[in-house]
Amino acid sequence: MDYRGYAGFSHAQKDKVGVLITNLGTPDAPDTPSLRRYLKEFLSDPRVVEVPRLLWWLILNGVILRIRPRRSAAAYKTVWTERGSPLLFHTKDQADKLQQALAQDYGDDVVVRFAMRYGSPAMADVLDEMLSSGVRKLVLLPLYPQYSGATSGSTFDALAQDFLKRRWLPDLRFISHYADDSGYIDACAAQIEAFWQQHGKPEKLIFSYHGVPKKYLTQGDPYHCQCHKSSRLIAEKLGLGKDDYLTTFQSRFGREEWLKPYTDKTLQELPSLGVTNIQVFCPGFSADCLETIEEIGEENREYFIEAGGKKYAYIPALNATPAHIEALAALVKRELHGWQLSHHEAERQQQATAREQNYGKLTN
Ligand SMILES: C=CC1=C(C)c2cc3[nH]c(cc4nc(cc5[nH]c(cc1n2)c(C)c5CCC(=O)O)C(CCC(=O)O)=C4C)c(C)c3C=C
Ligand SMILES: [Fe+2]
Ligand SMILES: [Fe+2]
Repeated sequence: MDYRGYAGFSHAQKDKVGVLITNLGTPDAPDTPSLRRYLKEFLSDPRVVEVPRLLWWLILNGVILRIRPRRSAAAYKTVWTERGSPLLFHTKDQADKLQQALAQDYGDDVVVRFAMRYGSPAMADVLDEMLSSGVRKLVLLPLYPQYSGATSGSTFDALAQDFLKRRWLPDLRFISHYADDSGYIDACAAQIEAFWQQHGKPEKLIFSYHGVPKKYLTQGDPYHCQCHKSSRLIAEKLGLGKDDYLTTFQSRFGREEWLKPYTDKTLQELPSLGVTNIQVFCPGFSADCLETIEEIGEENREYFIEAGGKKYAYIPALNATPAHIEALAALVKRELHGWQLSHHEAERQQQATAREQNYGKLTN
């Protein structure tokens, strides 16, 4: 086994704390070949689709990758911007702003980077850059507030797979979820209240989360429970009663049963129950993306209006808003407690040269 090290190691290099934020990933371009590459990597992950591998290989390659890439490319075209995919540029903005926020307390001792679980920038490339530039303590923060094995768990897998090949591993903290974190809950409530200031309150507020297959819940995945907890805490913060909001699940994929109630079915039913003025917020999406802009902003609006709904609004995700960045910074700072930064920095600098000479003798 050939473990990867760092040829350029120097004692003079300053130890750093690295914060790696991640999201799901997105295709490189809204075209069929890019979608095929992206969907192949994503849907081949056994954490995402828990179907026996041989059977799934046949379905994925024989059916899904022949049909879906073209259909999805057309959908992605409708949300694509000058800065590329919304998920990508929002995540980049979040990393830049989180870096600025943490620099206020830690200067350049802390470096923030972002990566994607699938596609680019790939986690392995970003980890390589971070570790070779002196990151010895690492915080991994997948931007999924609610834990699911399919998302947060899979992100940890990618890190672990990369670490299996490395000689020198950093100290590690993994933020598995923050569904009930007060900073996150406050940021969601503030985002909704700011929207109400401009557009007024709806009859019902819908919290729509990405679904997962129902069997993940029955097999012990905490995702469903954490989604309901986030909804309840945000609603409490907003002073809403039980009848003022609903929790639903969107973005079904495949034929099996997913978490219910389904967002699309619910919106089609609401007008017949006399509810014609709703707003939808997606607490599980830390950044706007195809699933919020197109699926909630467009597709589900049509379902609701066609069924007799009158007023429909989508409340944007937290993205890189100041309240979100503040919440993420607080979350990271809590993880940094107990990690001494700039530890023995003066002594390190004094001795670095001497140690470097010794090291030179040993290695030459
Ligand atoms: C926020 C949490 C997410 C969970 C949980 C999740 C589970 C999950 N997703 C699929 C299949 C697809 N998801 C797709 C897009 C997509 N999914 C999330 C987040 C979660 N997925 C995001 C943020 C996005 C958008 C990415 C973007 O580029 O904007 C897609 C691709 C789009 C399409 O072809 O429709 C698929 C496919 C499964 C099977 C699953 C749980 C097991
Ligand atoms: Fe998804
Ligand atoms: Fe979707």
